[in-house]
Amino acid sequence: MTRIISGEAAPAEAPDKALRPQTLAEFVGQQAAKGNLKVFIDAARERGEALDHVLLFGPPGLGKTTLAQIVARELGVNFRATSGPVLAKAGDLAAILTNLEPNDVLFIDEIHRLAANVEEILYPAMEDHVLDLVIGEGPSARSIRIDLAPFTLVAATTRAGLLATPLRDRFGIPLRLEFYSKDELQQVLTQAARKMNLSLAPDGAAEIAARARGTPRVAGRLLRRVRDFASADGSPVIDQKTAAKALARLEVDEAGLDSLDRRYLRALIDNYGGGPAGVETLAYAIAEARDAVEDVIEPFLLQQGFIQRTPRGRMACGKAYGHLGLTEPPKAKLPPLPGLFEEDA
Ligand SMILES: Nc1ncnc2c1ncn2[C@@H]1O[C@H](COP(=O)(O)OP(=O)(O)OP(=O)(O)O)[C@@H](O)[C@H]1O
Ligand SMILES: [Mg+2]
Repeated sequence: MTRIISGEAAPAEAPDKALRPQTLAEFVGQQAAKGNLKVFIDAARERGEALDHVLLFGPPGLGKTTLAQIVARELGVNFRATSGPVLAKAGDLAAILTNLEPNDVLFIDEIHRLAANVEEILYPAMEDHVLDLVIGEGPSARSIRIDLAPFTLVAATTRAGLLATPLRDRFGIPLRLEFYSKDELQQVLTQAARKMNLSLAPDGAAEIAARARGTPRVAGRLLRRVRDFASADGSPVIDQKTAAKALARLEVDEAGLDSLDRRYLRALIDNYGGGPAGVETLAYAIAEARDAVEDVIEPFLLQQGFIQRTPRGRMACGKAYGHLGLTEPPKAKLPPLPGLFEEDA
């Protein structure tokens, strides 16, 4: 899916790296998560122990990878990163685990995509710092136990709900990342512009922030595209007008919705009378993968009150009709009960 508004990382977003905040203080927003982390990090460092395992969950692009790196830096330990889909065999994870130094941070992205046999060796590693490996095959097979250095697993997922309960329960510090407010995104943009040596006026930052889908990665991406338009137009400063013009050409509307979001809402309203419609059906209607619909499109539409999730499926809210310039059909109402609320005359 190539969409400018997607929270998912595009393959070669090298500029992202340079923009990453390096410390907790520099990390904008997420007050609740940050506050708790700071207490636990300070305590672990004080005691010279490994930090308890951390689970970061929330929609893509909210800063899970960034926060994981910051945790390692604030602890003053090494940062090793891998991801669920990359760890195909138990041996792959074993190799990484045996190479960790005491109190290191191991980051596993997309932990919900870990293979079952890899997950199995992770349990005793997380709990008792041991590795149980089976060597050889058939009658000569034997199992050996290897002691590991204490370490902190920082895992990220867009779907905490997909984790097996025994895995989820092994994280002492579960942290949910929330969408960012407009003010917070404006701060993210101002920081990024400074690092990119860009002249971004406050009203320009506000305009981009309002359309960034509550997501820092989207904000950064929009900023880079707006910069391209501004330099093509020869505008030295990115102000509200320059930003709005560029964003209109990128088909990002005032609510931060792009054409894919609008197609989703259109499908829900035009094809299914505003719902309830199942996610599978909707994904099919807009020719997107169900995962992308659930991870990327829906969380923001839900959070903004464009749609609603019900036991029978997704439903469009009044705000969705309004946004698309449509009139919401009258809801089927129960006839009023006679006499109940009438005043005694
Ligand atoms: N709180 C923040 N303050 C400033 N910049 C941020 C913040 N969070 C994220 N960013 C920026 O947004 C971009 C995306 O962040 P990151 O890669 O950490 O997201 P993510 O949540 O790991 O996404 P994914 O779930 O797709 O892995 C980075 O360029 C980072 O610099
Ligand atoms: Mg990431």
